[in-house]
Amino acid sequence: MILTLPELITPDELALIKRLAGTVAFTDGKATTGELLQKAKNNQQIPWNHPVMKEISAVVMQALGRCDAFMGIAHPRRLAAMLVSRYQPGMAYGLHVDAPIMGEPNHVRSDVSFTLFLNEPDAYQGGELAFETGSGESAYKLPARSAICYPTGQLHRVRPVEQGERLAVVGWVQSLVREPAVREMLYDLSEAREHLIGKEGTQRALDLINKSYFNLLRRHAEP
Ligand SMILES: O=C(O)CCC(=O)C(=O)O
Ligand SMILES: [Fe+2]
Repeated sequence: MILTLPELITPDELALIKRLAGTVAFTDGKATTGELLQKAKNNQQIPWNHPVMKEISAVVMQALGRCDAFMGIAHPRRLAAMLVSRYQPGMAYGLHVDAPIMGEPNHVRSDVSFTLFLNEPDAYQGGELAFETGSGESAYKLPARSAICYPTGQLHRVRPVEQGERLAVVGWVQSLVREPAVREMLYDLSEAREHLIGKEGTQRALDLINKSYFNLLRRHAEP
């Protein structure tokens, strides 16, 4: 399930992330990419192991932790990796799937990917995050401070930036729940539960949905 997370961070958090990122020299994105994606990846980044990413990651992880939608779909267990990426005119990231194991030498499985947009959509032309669907692509370009998350196994790309600058935090988390389809069922059940809470005459339905939600999570969680 592809889920947008509107206004994930506050204006103060955005300012802090941009200030921290502004103190660092970006490097070629190809540096942290395997042979297969060398041609596809054309951007600049602050790599996940740069010291400044500790501070930036802490801000973003805190924001994700207070976001009900993210917690509901991702059931995060631990962070696999996070970096800041920058696309200037002519840069793009061709169609790809991200590495399944990240964060050497910790071997963290990447289950859920996210992109947190740091620049407003009118600050650059192009640069949409696009997913392959059965009938073409679905593309997203969100306001600054908003994020999108999706199962890491999805084919995706960043369309070429033609003008201006696209700046984003991208990251990957390992989930307690490995299967995207199970995460989606859990998300739907918890949303159904929310709809019933406080409604007259729905106690039995609420109890059964709650039972299924908890038991599905118990069945699939790998702590
Ligand atoms: O910047 C994005 O929205 C996604 C970038 C991406 O696909 C990646 O870094 O693997
Ligand atoms: Fe990617």
